[in-house]
Amino acid sequence: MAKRVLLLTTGGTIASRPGAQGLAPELGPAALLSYVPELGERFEIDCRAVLNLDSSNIQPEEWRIIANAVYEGLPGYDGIVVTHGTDTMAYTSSMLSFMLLNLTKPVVLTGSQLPIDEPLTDARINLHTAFSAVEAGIPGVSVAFDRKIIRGCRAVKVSTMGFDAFASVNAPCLAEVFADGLRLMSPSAAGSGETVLRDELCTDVFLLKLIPSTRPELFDQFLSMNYRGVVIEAFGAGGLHFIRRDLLSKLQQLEDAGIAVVTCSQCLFERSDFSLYEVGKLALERGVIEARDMTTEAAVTKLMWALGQCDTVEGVRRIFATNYAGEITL
Ligand SMILES: NC(=O)C[C@H](N)C(=O)O
Repeated sequence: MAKRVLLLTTGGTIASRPGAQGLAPELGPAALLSYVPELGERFEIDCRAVLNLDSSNIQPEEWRIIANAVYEGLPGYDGIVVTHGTDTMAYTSSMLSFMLLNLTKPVVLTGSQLPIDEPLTDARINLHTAFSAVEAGIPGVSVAFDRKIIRGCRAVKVSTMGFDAFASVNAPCLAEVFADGLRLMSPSAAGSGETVLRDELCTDVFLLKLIPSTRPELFDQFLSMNYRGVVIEAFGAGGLHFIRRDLLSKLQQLEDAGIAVVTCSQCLFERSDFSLYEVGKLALERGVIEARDMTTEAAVTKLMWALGQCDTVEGVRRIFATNYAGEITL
């Protein structure tokens, strides 16, 4: 029996056409499907336009709208495909991984680097790959792109122009398309029990990428702007400078003010470990929470989500010590 799929569209290049100010999203779901009529022969498809935005405009308010649309659609379908711009897709796929807990069905995000009506577009193959992920029943949130299925909370956009635009960071791909079809590469974490929607979040989160000279006074801004959480992309396996410009004593101030500080690495691949070097261990002594091998996108969205679930730094620490969707190796 053909699987039932709900296609939700949110905009992005896949749905864009050239306008007076450059490419802008225009096409709705029926128009998108008209470019891939074969899908209608393999699947029973319903569709709905949820948003029509370039993904640079997709923010926490839109994540909640998308999460609710997916949650409402889940009972009636075998899986859900969400088309989305590529630029912030990894943030959305990470956040959906936290907002939709215990997913037992596939929720697959896809998009394209070229609009669907361009002759050389990657949109059609990406849509086919996303629908194949539903057919294979790969549970949880994933990103389908360039013939690969990547766990949603492990996806990072790594190319602005290349069709191979997403990397699966610190985790193997869930599946890949070969000449003999879709090959499952790693076991997917199927949820058990009831799928739960937890869409409360806190947007008062800042991401700071350190450079060799970042001024400590910058941290005062987090306090005066009432930020509740900060993710610091530190150096290498885990380090912050403390000579001349002492970031460490500022960490103590944030800790004392009840701001949750999460530290990760600027390196894209492999885990951080702040216990390795003095420049990291001293930060751990000031109470920072380690993101370990999480992507920056997953760390930022998990911090927003955690601060929506609890009020204390200790609560955030407990949430970061829990693996919800395969986002962290503990
Ligand atoms: N390829 C794309 O989808 C890029 C577009 N600017 C977006 O993220 O909406």
